[in-house]
Amino acid sequence: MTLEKLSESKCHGGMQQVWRHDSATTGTPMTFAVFQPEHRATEKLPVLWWLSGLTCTHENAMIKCEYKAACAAHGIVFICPDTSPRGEGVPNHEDYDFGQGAGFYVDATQDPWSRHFQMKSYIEDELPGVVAGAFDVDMDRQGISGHSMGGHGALTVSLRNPGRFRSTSAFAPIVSPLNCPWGEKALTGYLGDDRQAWRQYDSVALIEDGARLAEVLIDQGRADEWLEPELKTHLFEDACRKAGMTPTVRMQDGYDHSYFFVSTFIADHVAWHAERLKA
Ligand SMILES: N[C@@H](CCC(=O)N[C@@H](CS)C(=O)NCC(=O)O)C(=O)O
Repeated sequence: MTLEKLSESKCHGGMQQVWRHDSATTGTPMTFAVFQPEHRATEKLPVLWWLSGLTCTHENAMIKCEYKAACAAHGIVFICPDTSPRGEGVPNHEDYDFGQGAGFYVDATQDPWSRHFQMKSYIEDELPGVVAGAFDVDMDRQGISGHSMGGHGALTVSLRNPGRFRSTSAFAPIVSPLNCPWGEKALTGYLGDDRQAWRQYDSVALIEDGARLAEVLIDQGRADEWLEPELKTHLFEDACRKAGMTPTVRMQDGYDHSYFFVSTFIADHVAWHAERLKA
């Protein structure tokens, strides 16, 4: 497997890089961004995965999320994968919420998506191996977070992989694709009509089916236009209450869905992850 460095810039004493590799899982080149704080040659650093939302590439969070100063201060590697396969021969859809840029972190089973749209396996299996082999990371100290569709990704990846992540947080997550138009559209397209098959991709259903997280931190803007129609944070809180989980859900007055909201609270999240990753 060859990793090709596409760019590199010094930032807050560390290095912000962009890399591309040929993914065996998606059958396409995949691009991801990595911020590595300044560190000793022998040092292995904790890693925080960031899963982005609809329409994003590896680049949106890298530019807009403002994680670098906090990650430099806490000595945490921050990784932003792409949200779907892309390129020649990869199917797409004209809508922003389906197809390229909208992989929903699932392994598609339906034509024409199943050939390349294997984002669950890419994020859970292939990319961690690539990262562990190429960077100074301690894979025993991983955290995960994300925004919107990526918040859904962070919650579901963590719920499906007990013990892998020491810390899990999300910004404005889609908590239940089974119960919102974005989720219904994408999961019907990628997985078909059998809603049982969707449950492993729904944080509420995963909790109903027995998955647990010891702790979760969620920030959600009260002025987020998608809160009522799509995100439905209360469904996650209800499922947690029934399961005896006590997530920290912070409803933030006046904040919308954008990276202006995410960038406001990202340093809090990085510090919260750091406490758990460095304990
Ligand atoms: N109106 C938005 C809907 C999609 C959206 O809000 N995407 C969020 C995540 S769900 C995002 O991060 N967009 C990219 C950005 O703000 O850089 C668009 O068409 O771009």
